[in-house]
Amino acid sequence: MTPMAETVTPSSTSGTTTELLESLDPLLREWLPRQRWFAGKGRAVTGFDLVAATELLPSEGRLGLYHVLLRVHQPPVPGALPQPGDCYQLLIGVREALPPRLAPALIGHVVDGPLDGRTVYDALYDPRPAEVLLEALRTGARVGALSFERDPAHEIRDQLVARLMTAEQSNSSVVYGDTFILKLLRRVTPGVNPDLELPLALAREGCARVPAPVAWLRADLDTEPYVLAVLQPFMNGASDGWELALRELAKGEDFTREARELGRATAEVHTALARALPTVTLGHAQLELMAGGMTERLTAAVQAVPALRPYETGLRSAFEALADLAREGQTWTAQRVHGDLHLGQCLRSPGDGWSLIDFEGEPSRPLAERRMPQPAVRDIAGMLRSFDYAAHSAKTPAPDWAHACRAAYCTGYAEVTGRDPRTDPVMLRAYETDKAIYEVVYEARHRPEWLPVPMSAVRRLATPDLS
Ligand SMILES: Nc1ncnc2c1ncn2[C@@H]1O[C@H](COP(=O)(O)OP(=O)(O)O)[C@@H](O)[C@H]1O
Ligand SMILES: O=P(O)(O)O[C@H]1O[C@H](CO)[C@@H](O[C@H]2O[C@H](CO)[C@@H](O)[C@H](O)[C@H]2O)[C@H](O)[C@H]1O
Repeated sequence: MTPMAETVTPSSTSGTTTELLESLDPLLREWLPRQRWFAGKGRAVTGFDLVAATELLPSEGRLGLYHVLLRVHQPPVPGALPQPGDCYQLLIGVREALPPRLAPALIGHVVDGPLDGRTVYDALYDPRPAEVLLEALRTGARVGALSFERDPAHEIRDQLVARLMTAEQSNSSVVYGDTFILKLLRRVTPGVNPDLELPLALAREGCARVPAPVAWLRADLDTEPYVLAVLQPFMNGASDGWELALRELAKGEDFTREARELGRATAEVHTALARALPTVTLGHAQLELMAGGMTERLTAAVQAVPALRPYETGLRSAFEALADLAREGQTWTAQRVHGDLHLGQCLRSPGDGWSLIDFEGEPSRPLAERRMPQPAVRDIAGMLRSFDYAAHSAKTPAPDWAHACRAAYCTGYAEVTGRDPRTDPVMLRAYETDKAIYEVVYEARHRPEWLPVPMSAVRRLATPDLS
């Protein structure tokens, strides 16, 4: 690959980029809602605002490349207050025609403006533009509002070949030569992003359970910067916990040894986070607020997915029990947590055991909420739900397998922290219930064929005697 500096003269938003976006408007209205990472599914796209466009390779060449931040206008979610619209990050390539290997990346053919007759596509599918990003990170480039920054302690080799990951994701990731992985966040918000903040804090603490950020991309647009992408070492040969669990389940194999190790790894990360970042004590007022938030999410979820209605009262009792304990004066320690921990966020390397990735939190929650200290039990509840998810998505549901893994996970956690999460049943049930409700909404929106999996948990959690 030729380094960017030798081949392009990057510029920020220009007349060409503004006109490009005008001619792209009808194409993006059709293409964007079809993307896995598009969060506004189910609501029409009524228009766009260009937040920023940066030319990375000039469109006069054989290959044009634009970095684009786009605010999408959509009607508000029913019952919710009107919001400004989500901002998405796109890397748009421009070519005369697409070679067949890039067919899945097609956005469309431009029919007017300066690029009339040219083809535009999602450039992350294309090694060359993806390599332009790595080169910019390697050299610490600044282009328009974009700052490519790196931790000088890590070396980034050049000439690494890029390939887009094909996994189902909320964002998009590119692997470079099996050495690094770049996660390009798709829906972006201004402010400190926990997906960079927490791994950096853990790296400073010397916690080896999380790959340390090597470089990142920022945009300085509003008063607060946007974190747009994070580069980390690629754990070559690692398997994700979800795949491993399903494989063992299919063979009827025990997974408790792995689950216990995973409990230990989670505990190590929690301990390091509690050392690295402030902890607080949650008293009566905060706990009532927390239980109230869970109840509100339940109400919104029932509106979005009416199949939840018969279970609403039973589910709500989990949150009422939490509020009752708060009123009795019980307090909890809160700390920074992962926020969306499940088997798919755990990678196991043959030599190094388990690592945790993806500290973004639940993508649909506001950033400020995701960054708040919370009881560590929240992550544990996420993992317990995940063992249940695996067991209930298998051809033949395997509740005993889930039960054994859940117990082993808690045992492993207790071995490191000295505190068994099962001694906290009210908080655990409240968080498991909250998570299962989140999953119902998530699946209804993104993968409707998966809906029966969290719904089976909803039935059990609404009737605790069944669990
Ligand atoms: N450091 C890494 N090494 C190897 N694979 C990784 C690494 N980070 C992420 N992955 C792979 O990429 C996938 C998506 O990463 P993730 O951070 O969960 O993105 P998203 O937020 O889009 O879901 C993971 O499921 C995992 O398979
Ligand atoms: O990995 P993401 O940050 O994108 O998380 C979202 O998608 C997950 C699915 O890909 C979803 O997780 C749910 O399904 C998993 C199996 O695919 C299972 O392991 C999890 O336990 C279950 O919650 C996650 O909730 C969502 O935020």
